[in-house]
Amino acid sequence: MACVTRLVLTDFRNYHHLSWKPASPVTVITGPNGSGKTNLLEAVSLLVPGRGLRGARMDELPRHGASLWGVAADVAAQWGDDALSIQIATGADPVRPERRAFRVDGQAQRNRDAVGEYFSAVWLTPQMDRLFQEGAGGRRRFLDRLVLALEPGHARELAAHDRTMMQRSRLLAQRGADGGWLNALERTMARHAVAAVAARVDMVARLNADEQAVADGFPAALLELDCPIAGRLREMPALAVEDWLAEQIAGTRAIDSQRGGSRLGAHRTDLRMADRLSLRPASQSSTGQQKALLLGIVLSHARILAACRGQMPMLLLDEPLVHLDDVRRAALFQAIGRMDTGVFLTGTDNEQFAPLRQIAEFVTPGEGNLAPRA
Ligand SMILES: Nc1ncnc2c1ncn2[C@@H]1O[C@H](COP(=O)(O)OP(=O)(O)OP(=O)(O)O)[C@@H](O)[C@H]1O
Repeated sequence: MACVTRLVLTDFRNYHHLSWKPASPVTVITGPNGSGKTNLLEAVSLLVPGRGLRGARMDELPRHGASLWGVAADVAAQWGDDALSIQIATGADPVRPERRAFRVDGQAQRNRDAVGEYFSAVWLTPQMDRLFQEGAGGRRRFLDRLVLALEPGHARELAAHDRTMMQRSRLLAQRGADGGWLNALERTMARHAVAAVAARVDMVARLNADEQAVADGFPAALLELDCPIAGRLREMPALAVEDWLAEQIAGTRAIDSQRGGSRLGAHRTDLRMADRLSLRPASQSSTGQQKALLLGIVLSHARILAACRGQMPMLLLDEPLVHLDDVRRAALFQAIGRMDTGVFLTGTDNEQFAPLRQIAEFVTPGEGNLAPRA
């Protein structure tokens, strides 16, 4: 279990100062549009390395008019056991406000990835509803976020891949580029691409193997990578795929220098999703079916993290009921009951969450426990 037992916000988004002690690991946050429901989830999502559930820039986070912002939380591995609780704090670095600083129990943390060992969270946002209509980039980033939660080093592979790809493009744009230098860049690019795609392949295999997904009552997803590198990784060892890829990339020099960019690499992956039983592609499913598929993937991901790290992450579900019919809503409430972890859910109508009344605290930003304090 991972849950928040106290949350303190200072000049974060629309919150001037908030100090809140949740009364239950499961919280339903309802209230009017713009009241600050998603901001609360975003605050918790920023306790783990990365840019949080909105992928926000640092300058968007301080309350308008403020320059510094802070989020501090007591997080616990078991509800009601303060001995197992630690404090994670993040916010703008007072010396360099454009940078984000982390503290764990008051100790400044140099290694961000280490913070992820104390607390993890997974989320679903309404923006993800568009995943099936948008281009491959959005689906790739969705999958990369799932991988990152398990393997923080994935970010470094992707960054190194993209950096090398840009260097190659610049070199190709110059006439008479040095062949030896290009060879070296293409080898490096191939190495990072294979590492990144292998991590994606691994995550897809884990998600497809989650048997509990079928029991949840959501349509279990069948995921497939649309990527030639992934195809090769099924046939030969990674080192051989690197050799093959470096050669293939070298073969596209002429077209890449003519058109710019790179025809091959880790940036050419797409993620296909389908219903595991009917094999109906997500792109041909209804909005509600797509939403249920995504919820199923997020819950599977939480179980995978729990199996690998021994601790269930916290679930941040922004507007999870939108598009779901009564049967799927009931399935979600049941799944939440079974997860045994901290959950924040948002919505505009608290009646829709009535089946959670036994286990959840219901709050509204600006009221009761979430009222602003001086
Ligand atoms: N940096 C900021 N400073 C002050 N207010 C901000 C900042 N960033 C966002 N806001 C305000 O926060 C509010 C949005 O909060 P949030 O997205 O959490 O709303 P919500 O309750 O989830 O709404 P909805 O039901 O529409 O999803 C908006 O009124 C927005 O103007």
